[in-house]
Amino acid sequence: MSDVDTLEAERTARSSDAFPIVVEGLRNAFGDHVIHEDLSLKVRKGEILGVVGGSGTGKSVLMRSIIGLQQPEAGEITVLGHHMDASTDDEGRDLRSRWGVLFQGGALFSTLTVGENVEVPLRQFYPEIDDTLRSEIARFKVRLTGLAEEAAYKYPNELSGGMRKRAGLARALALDPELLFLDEPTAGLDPIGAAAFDRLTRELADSLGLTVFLITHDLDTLHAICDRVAVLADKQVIAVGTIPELLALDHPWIQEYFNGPRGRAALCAKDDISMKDGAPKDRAPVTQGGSAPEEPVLKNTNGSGA
Ligand SMILES: Nc1ncnc2c1ncn2[C@@H]1O[C@H](COP(=O)(O)OP(=O)(O)OP(=O)(O)O)[C@@H](O)[C@H]1O
Repeated sequence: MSDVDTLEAERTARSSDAFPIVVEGLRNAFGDHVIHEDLSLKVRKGEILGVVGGSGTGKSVLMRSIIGLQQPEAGEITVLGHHMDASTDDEGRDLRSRWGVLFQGGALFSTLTVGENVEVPLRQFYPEIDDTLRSEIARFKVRLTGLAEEAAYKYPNELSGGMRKRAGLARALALDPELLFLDEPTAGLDPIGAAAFDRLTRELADSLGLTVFLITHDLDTLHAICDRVAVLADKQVIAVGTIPELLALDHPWIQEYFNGPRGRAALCAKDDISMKDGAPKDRAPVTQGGSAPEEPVLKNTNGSGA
């Protein structure tokens, strides 16, 4: 390795300590339909980053690009210090074992029990683990998500929607990941179930030290558990910041989203809960790992919204 390569590797390693996910200049298109153009985003270590945007703005395509399920036309994606397009098969496999994904709908195998579903990634990445230990780990992960251990022996269609989400989360946590990707985890849940799932996500993120990329339309989720929110519109991430920072921006989609009737209701609900607990609570800023450079809140003000 040349001196220049070594310096570059050290720079990437330092940056990945602060930002486990870095997307730069991303372009995605399906035929003539351009989804992302010159999109950039940095996810800070240890944060829960909410990702919002109108329907079809490309939130799921962005997530799929980051985890290597979508080949971008241009741009660079670095995950945990590895350039996604330059990773060898072994590096790719190692990376896949360091993140967990909860897809929309849970994506559980209907012919396997919950426990067997959780065992799937364990079998794939650690075939040497014996059957007894593997099943014990799976049952532990099931309990970790707040399900009773008996749920491990049930099939997905025997569970409620909320329980299925937890089962999907248990599978996403099977390999003790550093990164967790959640695609609309509270969609389809009643408000109480959604709030409980939010609390679970926050507790797990804090106790396991996870960095969470969370796609959602749920304003309550954003207020309750997200450290920062990234807004997709006009084929880019137009802004990233805390909700108060975003509220201060004069962008029509952001104002409509956070200051519209539903946005205001979510804010009131959050304030109600905070006051009941004794004092208004805004989440403390996440530690940036030392030398992380400042990022602008608003990246592009020229759009008229999604
Ligand atoms: N495999 C594909 N082939 C063609 N077009 C696709 C494909 N996947 C996604 N798209 C298109 O890309 C656009 C972005 O899709 P994506 O699912 O990322 O949107 P989203 O922001 O997650 O939307 P929603 O909030 O409704 O889930 C949509 O117009 C969708 O139709």
